[in-house]
Amino acid sequence: MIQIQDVHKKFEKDVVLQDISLQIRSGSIYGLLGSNGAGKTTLLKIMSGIIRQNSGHVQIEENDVYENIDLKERMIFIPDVPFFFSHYTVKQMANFYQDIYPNWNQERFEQMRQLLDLEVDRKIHRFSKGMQRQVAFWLALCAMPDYLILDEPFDGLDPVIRKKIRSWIIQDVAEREMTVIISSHNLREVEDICDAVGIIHRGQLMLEKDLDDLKSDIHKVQLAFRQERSDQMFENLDVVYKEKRGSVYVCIIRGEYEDIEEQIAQFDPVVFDILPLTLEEIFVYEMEGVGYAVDNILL
Ligand SMILES: Nc1ncnc2c1ncn2[C@@H]1O[C@H](COP(=O)(O)OP(=O)(O)OP(=O)(O)O)[C@@H](O)[C@H]1O
Repeated sequence: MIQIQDVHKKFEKDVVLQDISLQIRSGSIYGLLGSNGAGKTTLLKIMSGIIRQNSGHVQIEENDVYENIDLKERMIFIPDVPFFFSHYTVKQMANFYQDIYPNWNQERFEQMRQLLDLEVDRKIHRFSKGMQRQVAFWLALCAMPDYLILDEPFDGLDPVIRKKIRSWIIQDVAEREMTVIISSHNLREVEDICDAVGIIHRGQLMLEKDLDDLKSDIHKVQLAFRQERSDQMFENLDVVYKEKRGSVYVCIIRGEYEDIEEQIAQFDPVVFDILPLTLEEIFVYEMEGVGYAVDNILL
């Protein structure tokens, strides 16, 4: 479990994070979303113990992260521009990782070598940007981290490699309870792999939810009645959006499905369908609730 409590961070006079509190369950994938400059990278660096907050607490398994070598041996942070020692080959960099990370898995390194088709004796800085990112994932996953912290991880990866790397990450989460934090400014990029998401805007956490809760708490409903009905039927429902197309209502309603069904059933509908709500729609309605347009994270 990663626990972040009232974290505040300033760079000189600029407040970059304001009283951020959130929890990330072990063995889950957490999406940290937000627009450019929101404070995502700063929060990830604090979580990884690279920089220190001005106040508040960051703990993993109830231990402070900053300068905690035992924790850092079990954690990998891949920044938005992966770092390698200049002029190191993949093999030399792998040897370095092997010395630093006690759980290094050489067998996995060889297996992934076949699947990624990258030359181990080539200097990393001679690879393309996307290939360098592949190397970063290759080394990171062979270090068998318990915590994998990724800043804009999929930028520059082609769709085939992207799919491959996502499936390796999901496999490690499922098989050995690795915890993953992924920052992105694009909801669509992370929506199918995250268990929970937090949205930060100008250094503040605007919203934090489990995706299952999000989906079970809001419904898109299509309704039609034999005869004209007044809007009275919606009175006891939390309707966040309503539209009438001919004789059919399309509504977005917050609440438990059973409660909505019970209320509507009293008005004897001839059509009562629940339609799938995309995560994008859910976010638009959720964020309207907290007064912020989410256009920039719904690219
Ligand atoms: N070392 C630093 N010194 C001064 N200001 C900084 C430093 N690092 C970040 N900032 C500022 O902190 C704010 C948040 O930056 P951060 O990189 O955390 O945002 P982000 O959400 O990751 O943005 P992006 O999506 O564009 O990468 C920005 O205003 C940035 O200019």
